[in-house]
Amino acid sequence: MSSQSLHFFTPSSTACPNITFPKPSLPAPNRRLAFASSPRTFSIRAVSESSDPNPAPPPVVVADNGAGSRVVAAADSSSIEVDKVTEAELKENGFRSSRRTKLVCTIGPATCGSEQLEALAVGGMNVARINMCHGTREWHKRVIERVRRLNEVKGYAVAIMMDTEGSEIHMGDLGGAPSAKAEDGEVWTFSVRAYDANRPERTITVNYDGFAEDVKVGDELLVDGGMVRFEVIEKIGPDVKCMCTDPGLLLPRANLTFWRDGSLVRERNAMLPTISSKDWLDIDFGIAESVDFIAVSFVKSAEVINHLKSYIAARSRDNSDISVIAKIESIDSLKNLEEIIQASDGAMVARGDLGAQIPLEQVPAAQQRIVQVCRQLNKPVIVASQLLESMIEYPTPTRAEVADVSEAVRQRSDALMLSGESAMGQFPDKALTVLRSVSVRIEKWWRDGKHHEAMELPAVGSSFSDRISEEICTSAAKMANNLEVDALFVYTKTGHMASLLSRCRPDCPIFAFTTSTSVRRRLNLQWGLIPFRLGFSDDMESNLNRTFSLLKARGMIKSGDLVIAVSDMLQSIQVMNVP
Ligand SMILES: Nc1ncnc2c1ncn2[C@@H]1O[C@H](COP(=O)(O)OP(=O)(O)O)[C@@H](O)[C@H]1O
Ligand SMILES: C=C(OP(=O)(O)O)C(=O)O
Ligand SMILES: [K+]
Ligand SMILES: [Mg+2]
Repeated sequence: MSSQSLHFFTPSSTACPNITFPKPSLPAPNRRLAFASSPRTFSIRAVSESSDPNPAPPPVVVADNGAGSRVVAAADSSSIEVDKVTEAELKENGFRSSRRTKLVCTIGPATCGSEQLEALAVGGMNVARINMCHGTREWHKRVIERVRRLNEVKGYAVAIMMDTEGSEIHMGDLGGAPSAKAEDGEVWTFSVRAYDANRPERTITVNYDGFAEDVKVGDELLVDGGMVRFEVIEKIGPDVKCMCTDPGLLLPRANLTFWRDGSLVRERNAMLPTISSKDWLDIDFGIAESVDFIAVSFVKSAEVINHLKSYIAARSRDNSDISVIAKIESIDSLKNLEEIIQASDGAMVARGDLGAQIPLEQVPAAQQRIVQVCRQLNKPVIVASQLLESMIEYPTPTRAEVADVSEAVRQRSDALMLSGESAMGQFPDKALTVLRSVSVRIEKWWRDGKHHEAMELPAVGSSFSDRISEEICTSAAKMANNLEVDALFVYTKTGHMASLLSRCRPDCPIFAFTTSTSVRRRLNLQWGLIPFRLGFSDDMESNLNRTFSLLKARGMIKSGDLVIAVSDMLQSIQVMNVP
């Protein structure tokens, strides 16, 4: 017989006068009472036969000072921490209408000041992304400091994502100019030469030394996946002369691809390492700054992810684990999709570069597949690039952009990302508002219409205990929908049980209680999770009672609310009304 079995617990006669429970026909030693103190309590538990029958010690409150050391304090109403913006949203709109889709904003010159960062936090930014393609480390360090300070002083919980540059081919900066216009028929020189101040007119530097050798006369050169196009007309040593065939605006450090006979050319540049030497220095910087996520550009295989994860594990301070997000933006990453996602802690559908590597009309199907694989493998997924591109310049989005955002929300991706819209656009706050309101609207439409999808969620855990956790979460999410409960509660040390609940995309929000600040920040990226930091014990009854009183004191729940609770210390499902 296996060491764990699923038990129905008979509540005491006072527990639930209206519901009768099946009498368990289990051997007496395994029968244990669910706590009977709260009315309508009903509990299903998988109990290890060897588990300790003695009650756990009372809970302590653990404060994490952010530097890894822990301080034990007495319980009071301030001993539960939640993001201030989410708290206000919950109180104002109720559980049902709280936003489930998370929002990531790229921080650039338009949003790097404290006031602008705070406006984004108030607008619902869950994660701030810094793109190491642009700016200096000192610049990014200041942004990180400002975000951290806002979190500390103002009670936000914005996580930080650092995005690597990667070693794909791109243009240099334009000698300080914000952009340059390429007109039809003009001849421009793309060169690997390093210029000092006197760069000739219509000359663009390229970061990859093998550029002139890789291209051939007649190749098509695409800037930013086709925003501007050139044809290679002549090669003179390190200089490649190109004629503009599709005019447009050249932006600093724009990505370059070249195409021959309708296919992307991958010559020696395909051998460039995914993580360049500059990227490794940026990664050291990210570890030193304890960023929450590192997004890796142009991932080709699972190997590089595994390598980076062990590099981080060997260097980061304990208690501040960093999640590795694989950016899916190349043909190779699509080929090795399942194994890359399996190795990563999450993925990004990086449609900007992906659309430069595969025909544009294939990008929507790729997005659908990436989102599906991530959800099946229980990894958070971000849909990125050009969601609201026109809002870089205009205060309202196009109808097509709103439809695109809706589609990503309808696919139940974990998060949506702003790039240029928030980094250098004129209307970062308005763009964030559009993401927020479209998310809330589509999520409501989906819940009200009971559009529960039939996505198969395969077993992801390998151990029997993990399988039990998965079954518990799947069942709890289903019960939550059928019983129309107000919230799911999950007590989780590592965040894993919370992500398993999130994966089921239930109708109600998921309150995820965790003891560590860094786990709490990382849960910010996942669909439907409202992360709280709270010290708790293995005694679920006392955890629940304490949580109820802390949340009631803050006006976040009220007597009578129906809650389903699960935990990763004690594998159980409990259904109860808040006393
Ligand atoms: N740290 C920064 N400093 C200056 N400009 C930035 C910064 N981050 C982003 N930008 C600007 O915002 C644009 C959009 O950001 P993003 O999509 O992250 O980069 P990219 O366009 O290189 O893929 C960039 O092209 C750049 O012009
Ligand atoms: C998000 C992307 O990456 P980056 O902005 O770093 O090019 C993308 O290519 O869509
Ligand atoms: K990048
Ligand atoms: Mg990219």
